[in-house]
Amino acid sequence: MATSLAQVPSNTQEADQLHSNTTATSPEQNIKGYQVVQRETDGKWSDSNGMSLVGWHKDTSINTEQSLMRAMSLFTFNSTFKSNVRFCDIFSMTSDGAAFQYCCDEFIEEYKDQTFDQMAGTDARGFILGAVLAHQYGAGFVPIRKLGKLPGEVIRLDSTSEYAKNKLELNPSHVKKDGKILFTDDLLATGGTAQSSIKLIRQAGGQVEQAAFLISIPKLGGEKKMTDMGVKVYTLFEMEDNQSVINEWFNI
Ligand SMILES: O=P(O)(O)OC[C@H]1O[C@H](OP(=O)(O)OP(=O)(O)O)[C@H](O)[C@@H]1O
Ligand SMILES: Nc1ncnc2[nH]cnc12
Repeated sequence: MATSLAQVPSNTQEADQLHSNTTATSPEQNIKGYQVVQRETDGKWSDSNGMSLVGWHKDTSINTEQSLMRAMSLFTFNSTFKSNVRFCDIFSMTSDGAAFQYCCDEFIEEYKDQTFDQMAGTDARGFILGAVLAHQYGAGFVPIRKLGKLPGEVIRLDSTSEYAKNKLELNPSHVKKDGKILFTDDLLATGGTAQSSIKLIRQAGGQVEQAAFLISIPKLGGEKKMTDMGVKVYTLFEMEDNQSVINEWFNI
Protein backbone atom coordinates (compact mmCIF):
# COMPACT_ATOMS: atom_id res chain seq x y z
CA MET A 1 0.00 0.00 0.00
CA ALA A 2 1.44 3.38 -0.96
CA THR A 3 2.05 5.80 1.88
CA SER A 4 0.92 9.29 0.94
CA LEU A 5 1.93 12.32 2.94
CA ALA A 6 -1.55 12.55 4.35
CA GLN A 7 -1.12 9.07 5.75
CA VAL A 8 2.29 9.63 7.26
CA PRO A 9 1.70 9.91 10.98
CA SER A 10 2.70 13.29 12.34
CA ASN A 11 3.40 11.79 15.73
CA THR A 12 7.01 10.59 15.75
CA GLN A 13 6.25 7.55 17.89
CA GLU A 14 3.66 6.45 15.40
CA ALA A 15 6.18 7.12 12.62
CA ASP A 16 8.64 4.80 14.34
CA GLN A 17 5.93 2.19 14.65
CA LEU A 18 5.03 2.55 10.99
CA HIS A 19 8.65 2.24 10.02
CA SER A 20 9.17 -0.87 12.10
CA ASN A 21 6.47 -2.49 9.95
CA THR A 22 8.12 -1.42 6.71
CA THR A 23 11.07 -3.00 4.97
CA ALA A 24 13.59 -0.50 3.72
CA THR A 25 15.43 -1.54 0.57
CA SER A 26 18.62 -0.07 1.94
CA PRO A 27 18.05 0.70 5.60
CA GLU A 28 21.10 2.83 6.10
CA GLN A 29 23.03 4.31 3.26
CA ASN A 30 25.85 6.75 3.49
CA ILE A 31 25.49 9.64 1.07
CA LYS A 32 27.96 12.51 1.33
CA GLY A 33 28.86 11.38 4.83
CA TYR A 34 25.31 11.31 6.13
CA GLN A 35 23.31 8.33 7.15
CA VAL A 36 20.13 8.11 5.16
CA VAL A 37 17.19 5.77 5.45
CA GLN A 38 15.46 4.73 2.27
CA ARG A 39 11.97 3.41 1.97
CA GLU A 40 10.97 0.92 -0.64
CA THR A 41 8.60 2.01 -3.41
CA ASP A 42 5.59 0.93 -1.44
CA GLY A 43 6.42 3.13 1.50
CA LYS A 44 7.62 6.25 -0.26
CA TRP A 45 6.80 9.42 1.56
CA SER A 46 5.29 11.68 -1.01
CA ASP A 47 1.89 12.59 -2.32
CA SER A 48 0.27 13.54 -5.59
CA ASN A 49 0.68 17.28 -4.88
CA GLY A 50 4.42 17.04 -5.31
CA MET A 51 5.09 17.10 -1.60
CA SER A 52 7.68 14.78 -0.21
CA LEU A 53 9.55 14.24 3.00
CA VAL A 54 13.28 14.18 3.15
CA GLY A 55 15.95 15.35 5.53
CA TRP A 56 18.65 13.84 7.59
CA HIS A 57 20.39 14.49 10.82
CA LYS A 58 23.77 16.14 10.68
CA ASP A 59 25.04 14.16 13.65
CA THR A 60 26.37 10.97 12.13
CA SER A 61 26.54 9.41 15.60
CA ILE A 62 22.75 9.18 15.42
CA ASN A 63 22.66 6.12 13.29
CA THR A 64 19.80 3.96 14.36
CA GLU A 65 17.04 3.53 11.86
CA GLN A 66 14.47 4.87 14.28
CA SER A 67 16.34 8.09 14.95
CA LEU A 68 16.87 8.64 11.27
CA MET A 69 13.29 7.95 10.41
CA ARG A 70 12.25 10.43 13.06
CA ALA A 71 14.63 13.01 11.61
CA MET A 72 13.28 12.41 8.15
CA SER A 73 9.68 12.78 9.19
CA LEU A 74 10.12 16.28 10.55
CA PHE A 75 9.81 18.51 7.50
CA THR A 76 7.62 18.63 4.45
CA PHE A 77 8.79 19.91 1.10
CA ASN A 78 6.65 21.73 -1.37
CA SER A 79 7.98 22.49 -4.79
CA THR A 80 4.95 24.47 -5.93
CA PHE A 81 4.64 26.95 -3.02
CA LYS A 82 7.35 29.30 -4.31
CA SER A 83 8.27 28.97 -7.97
CA ASN A 84 11.62 27.29 -8.63
CA VAL A 85 12.19 26.75 -4.91
CA ARG A 86 12.09 23.49 -3.01
CA PHE A 87 10.30 25.04 -0.06
CA CYS A 88 10.97 23.39 3.27
CA ASP A 89 8.09 23.74 5.69
CA ILE A 90 9.17 23.67 9.34
CA PHE A 91 5.59 23.88 10.59
CA SER A 92 5.07 20.16 9.97
CA MET A 93 7.67 19.83 12.72
CA THR A 94 6.60 22.64 15.07
CA SER A 95 2.99 21.53 15.05
CA ASP A 96 4.04 18.12 16.40
CA GLY A 97 4.83 18.41 20.10
CA ALA A 98 7.27 15.49 20.21
CA ALA A 99 9.10 16.58 17.08
CA PHE A 100 9.33 20.19 18.24
CA GLN A 101 10.67 19.15 21.62
CA TYR A 102 13.19 16.84 19.96
CA CYS A 103 14.59 19.69 17.84
CA CYS A 104 14.64 22.27 20.64
CA ASP A 105 16.41 19.82 22.95
CA GLU A 106 19.15 19.31 20.40
CA PHE A 107 19.92 23.05 20.41
CA ILE A 108 19.68 23.27 24.18
CA GLU A 109 22.25 20.48 24.40
CA GLU A 110 24.53 22.14 21.85
CA TYR A 111 24.79 25.42 23.77
CA LYS A 112 24.45 24.14 27.32
CA ASP A 113 28.01 25.07 28.31
CA GLN A 114 27.79 28.65 27.03
CA THR A 115 26.07 31.76 28.26
CA PHE A 116 24.43 34.38 26.09
CA ASP A 117 23.09 37.82 26.93
CA GLN A 118 20.55 37.73 24.14
CA MET A 119 19.17 35.71 21.27
CA ALA A 120 18.26 37.54 18.07
CA GLY A 121 15.99 36.16 15.36
CA THR A 122 14.50 37.37 12.10
CA ASP A 123 10.84 37.87 11.34
CA ALA A 124 8.99 35.52 11.37
CA ARG A 125 10.27 31.96 11.57
CA GLY A 126 13.46 33.04 13.31
CA PHE A 127 11.39 34.08 16.33
CA ILE A 128 10.44 30.51 17.17
CA LEU A 129 13.80 28.96 17.94
CA GLY A 130 15.12 32.26 19.28
CA ALA A 131 12.36 32.57 21.84
CA VAL A 132 12.71 28.96 22.98
CA LEU A 133 16.46 29.34 23.51
CA ALA A 134 16.09 32.75 25.16
CA HIS A 135 13.75 31.23 27.72
CA GLN A 136 15.97 28.23 28.26
CA TYR A 137 19.09 30.31 28.94
CA GLY A 138 17.40 33.21 30.72
CA ALA A 139 18.55 35.49 27.90
CA GLY A 140 16.68 38.31 26.20
CA PHE A 141 15.18 38.06 22.73
CA VAL A 142 15.80 40.73 20.08
CA PRO A 143 13.58 40.79 16.98
CA ILE A 144 14.79 41.80 13.54
CA ARG A 145 11.63 42.64 11.65
CA LYS A 146 10.52 43.25 8.11
CA LEU A 147 9.82 46.82 7.04
CA GLY A 148 7.40 48.90 9.07
CA LYS A 149 6.64 46.51 11.90
CA LEU A 150 8.88 47.79 14.69
CA PRO A 151 7.94 50.84 16.72
CA GLY A 152 10.55 53.39 17.78
CA GLU A 153 13.80 54.42 16.13
CA VAL A 154 15.05 51.71 13.81
CA ILE A 155 18.10 51.00 11.69
CA ARG A 156 17.40 49.35 8.33
CA LEU A 157 19.20 47.18 5.79
CA ASP A 158 18.22 45.57 2.47
CA SER A 159 18.40 41.79 2.31
CA THR A 160 18.03 39.23 -0.45
CA SER A 161 17.00 35.63 0.17
CA GLU A 162 16.57 32.60 -2.05
CA TYR A 163 13.23 33.95 -3.25
CA ALA A 164 12.64 37.47 -1.92
CA LYS A 165 14.03 40.94 -1.42
CA ASN A 166 13.29 42.48 1.96
CA LYS A 167 14.10 45.47 4.10
CA LEU A 168 15.02 44.41 7.62
CA GLU A 169 14.76 46.66 10.66
CA LEU A 170 16.17 46.57 14.18
CA ASN A 171 15.59 48.86 17.12
CA PRO A 172 19.14 49.43 18.48
CA SER A 173 17.82 50.13 21.97
CA HIS A 174 16.89 46.42 22.20
CA VAL A 175 20.51 45.32 21.76
CA LYS A 176 22.77 44.98 24.80
CA LYS A 177 25.98 46.87 23.97
CA ASP A 178 28.92 44.43 23.70
CA GLY A 179 26.47 41.68 24.67
CA LYS A 180 27.10 38.13 23.52
CA ILE A 181 24.29 37.38 21.10
CA LEU A 182 23.32 34.13 19.39
CA PHE A 183 21.59 34.65 16.05
CA THR A 184 18.81 32.16 15.28
CA ASP A 185 16.66 31.39 12.28
CA ASP A 186 14.84 28.36 10.97
CA LEU A 187 16.70 28.04 7.71
CA LEU A 188 19.99 29.09 6.12
CA ALA A 189 19.73 29.11 2.34
CA THR A 190 21.71 31.83 0.50
CA GLY A 191 22.52 33.43 3.84
CA GLY A 192 21.37 36.85 2.64
CA THR A 193 18.84 37.23 5.44
CA ALA A 194 21.23 36.12 8.18
CA GLN A 195 24.00 38.32 6.80
CA SER A 196 21.90 41.49 6.84
CA SER A 197 20.42 40.61 10.24
CA ILE A 198 23.83 40.09 11.83
CA LYS A 199 25.14 43.31 10.26
CA LEU A 200 22.27 45.17 11.90
CA ILE A 201 22.97 43.64 15.32
CA ARG A 202 26.66 44.48 15.06
CA GLN A 203 25.83 48.02 13.94
CA ALA A 204 23.77 48.35 17.11
CA GLY A 205 26.73 47.25 19.25
CA GLY A 206 26.00 43.55 19.79
CA GLN A 207 28.58 40.80 19.34
CA VAL A 208 27.52 37.92 17.13
CA GLU A 209 29.98 35.09 16.67
CA GLN A 210 27.57 32.18 16.46
CA ALA A 211 24.37 31.40 14.60
CA ALA A 212 21.94 28.49 14.94
CA PHE A 213 19.61 27.19 12.25
CA LEU A 214 17.34 24.18 12.13
CA ILE A 215 18.16 23.56 8.50
CA SER A 216 20.78 24.58 6.03
CA ILE A 217 20.94 24.10 2.27
CA PRO A 218 24.72 24.03 1.80
CA LYS A 219 24.52 24.24 -1.98
CA LEU A 220 23.13 27.78 -1.74
CA GLY A 221 26.22 29.17 -0.02
CA GLY A 222 24.86 30.48 3.27
CA GLU A 223 27.39 28.69 5.43
CA LYS A 224 30.28 30.29 3.55
CA LYS A 225 28.71 33.74 3.93
CA MET A 226 28.53 33.18 7.67
CA THR A 227 32.12 31.95 7.92
CA ASP A 228 33.32 34.93 5.88
CA MET A 229 31.79 37.27 8.46
CA GLY A 230 33.37 35.40 11.36
CA VAL A 231 30.22 33.59 12.41
CA LYS A 232 30.28 29.93 13.44
CA VAL A 233 27.23 28.05 12.27
CA TYR A 234 25.39 25.19 13.94
CA THR A 235 22.61 23.52 11.98
CA LEU A 236 20.63 20.49 12.98
CA PHE A 237 19.73 19.32 9.50
CA GLU A 238 21.22 19.73 6.09
CA MET A 239 19.05 19.40 3.05
CA GLU A 240 20.01 17.91 -0.24
CA ASP A 241 18.92 20.31 -2.98
CA ASN A 242 19.43 17.89 -5.80
CA GLN A 243 16.08 16.59 -6.99
CA SER A 244 17.55 13.61 -8.80
CA VAL A 245 19.32 12.40 -5.64
CA ILE A 246 16.10 12.76 -3.66
CA ASN A 247 14.14 10.93 -6.34
CA GLU A 248 16.63 8.13 -6.18
CA TRP A 249 16.39 7.76 -2.40
CA PHE A 250 12.65 7.69 -2.38
CA ASN A 251 11.95 6.06 -5.71
CA ILE A 252 9.71 9.03 -6.49
O1 LIG B 1 19.24 32.25 3.55
P1 LIG B 1 18.21 33.01 2.78
O2 LIG B 1 18.25 32.75 1.31
O3 LIG B 1 18.29 34.48 3.08
O4 LIG B 1 16.77 32.52 3.24
C1 LIG B 1 16.45 32.27 4.58
C2 LIG B 1 15.33 33.12 5.08
O5 LIG B 1 14.13 32.91 4.32
C3 LIG B 1 13.06 32.57 5.20
O6 LIG B 1 12.35 33.68 5.64
P2 LIG B 1 11.17 34.41 4.83
O7 LIG B 1 11.76 35.68 4.26
O8 LIG B 1 10.52 33.50 3.87
O9 LIG B 1 10.21 34.91 5.95
P3 LIG B 1 9.22 34.23 7.01
O10 LIG B 1 10.09 33.83 8.16
O11 LIG B 1 8.32 35.35 7.36
O12 LIG B 1 8.51 33.06 6.39
C4 LIG B 1 13.75 31.94 6.38
O13 LIG B 1 12.94 31.97 7.54
C5 LIG B 1 15.01 32.76 6.52
O14 LIG B 1 14.81 33.93 7.28
N1 LIG C 1 13.97 26.56 0.39
C1 LIG C 1 13.46 27.25 1.41
N2 LIG C 1 12.50 26.70 2.18
C2 LIG C 1 11.98 27.40 3.22
N3 LIG C 1 12.35 28.62 3.54
C3 LIG C 1 13.30 29.21 2.81
N4 LIG C 1 13.88 30.41 2.89
C4 LIG C 1 14.78 30.49 1.91
N5 LIG C 1 14.81 29.39 1.16
C5 LIG C 1 13.89 28.55 1.71
